[in-house]
Amino acid sequence: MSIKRPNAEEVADLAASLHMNMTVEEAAEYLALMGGMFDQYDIIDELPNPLPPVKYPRTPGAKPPAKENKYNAWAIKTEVKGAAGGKLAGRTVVLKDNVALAGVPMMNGSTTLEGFIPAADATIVSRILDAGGTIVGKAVCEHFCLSGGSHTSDPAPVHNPWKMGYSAGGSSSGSAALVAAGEVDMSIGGDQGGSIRIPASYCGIYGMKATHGLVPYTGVMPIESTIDHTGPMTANVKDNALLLEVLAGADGFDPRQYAPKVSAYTEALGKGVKGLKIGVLKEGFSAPNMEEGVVSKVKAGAERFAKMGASVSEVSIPEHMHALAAWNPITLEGFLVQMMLGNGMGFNWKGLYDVGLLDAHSGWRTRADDLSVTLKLTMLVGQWGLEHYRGRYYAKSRNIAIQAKAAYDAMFGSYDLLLMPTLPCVATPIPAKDAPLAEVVQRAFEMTATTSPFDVTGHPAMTLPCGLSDGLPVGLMLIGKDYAESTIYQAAAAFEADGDWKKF
Ligand SMILES: NC(=O)c1ccccc1
Repeated sequence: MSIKRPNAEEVADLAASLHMNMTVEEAAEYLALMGGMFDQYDIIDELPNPLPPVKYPRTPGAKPPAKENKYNAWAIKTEVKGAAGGKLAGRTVVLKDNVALAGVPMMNGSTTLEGFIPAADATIVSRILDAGGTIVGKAVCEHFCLSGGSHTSDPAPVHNPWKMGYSAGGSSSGSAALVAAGEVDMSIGGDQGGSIRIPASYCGIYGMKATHGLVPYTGVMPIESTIDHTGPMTANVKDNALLLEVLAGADGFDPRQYAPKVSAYTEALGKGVKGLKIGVLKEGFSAPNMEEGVVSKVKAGAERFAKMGASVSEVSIPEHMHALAAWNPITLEGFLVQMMLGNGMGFNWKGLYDVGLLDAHSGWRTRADDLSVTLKLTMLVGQWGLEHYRGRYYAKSRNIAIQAKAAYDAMFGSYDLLLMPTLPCVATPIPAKDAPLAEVVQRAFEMTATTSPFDVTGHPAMTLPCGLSDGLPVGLMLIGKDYAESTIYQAAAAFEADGDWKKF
């Protein structure tokens, strides 16, 4: 096989697309110099694409019938048995459908990717299987993970097990619903703006967005490398710590990982909170749509920590609002460049690229009208930023993120943890099929103000259920300094052991 060569006219067109003035004659001169380069492309084209081997046998599985899919949370049911023993022996795990499970279809919530079958397992899949876990399938997620509500997923919205017709949260919607419904022990979610913590909060389960880079993202479909996180969603704190213990650590293939510091997270449990200093973050309560029912349960949660022996006081970090603002250019432009224009992979990083996913996802261009309205809105704003400002707001936002992170880190000099509501609200109704655009977008983005700053800074942040408001779960979020997951689990386990969260 050899790759297609341009003719002189095509080279002139390329030049024009790159803002150069070039006649066809000049283009022909350049063309004559390209042969050696294209010959090297041919060599790459002929070589096999090196992939890690698939270790455990599996079948493609199938979408369960409607009666076995009450919440629309299953994309695929299958069964991949891992090693005979290990930390996850006997435990069932479902993967968000943006995680590559070799041989099993993956569509990341979008019909534009339907039919794609990954050729290799994500690093976290290998780790779960090596630890003896059983992967029981793929959970429906939001359209390319770009919604905090559970109504943008193809093929259908995911329902909250607490209340049919209500949002399960997103974008790891099915992952949360299946754990909350007790259909699986544990799940994997992803979080770029809150997508682990939002559905965990709406569904009353535990979700950990660990420090950026602690869990290898290799083989999970990227949105934007600087905010991509994947991690555990579980029914209790112990399972969460256990699953993170299995997932965490460098894999040598992921540019998001800067020598991550791993700990034995389960050893942090049962130590109580005496002596821990917890700062209640004032700015964390400032979202305009913050519900009174949420504030009262989270404040009561803070008081419970104080009763258990932690020292709890209010703190203020004005830069919290800067991190929140910076999330917008980073996500809007960064997502457009890496996930869409960069075909799900982007460029300029060393590591393992999913070439099959790149090929399959690049086809979105022929189906752009079928993208969700959340994708369209995000792409349009991102494109405006690129066309008119050439990415300067992305660049400036990354710098502001460094400054904001330093402000939190200064606070972590005297406080072990920060505490605030995971979300401003409890689960909201799923918009009707013909709902106005404004409502569809509101339900997708109305809850990200609280979660997204910590995607930008990369700090670990975990949601714990802390009570009910109007009969729906409220989440309390604990945030720590980089790699302080053990401190978060220590506090979370004490909070959980203090009593049934539904009764507070
Ligand atoms: N992937 C995410 O975390 C996300 C959440 C909410 C809105 C957009 C993106």
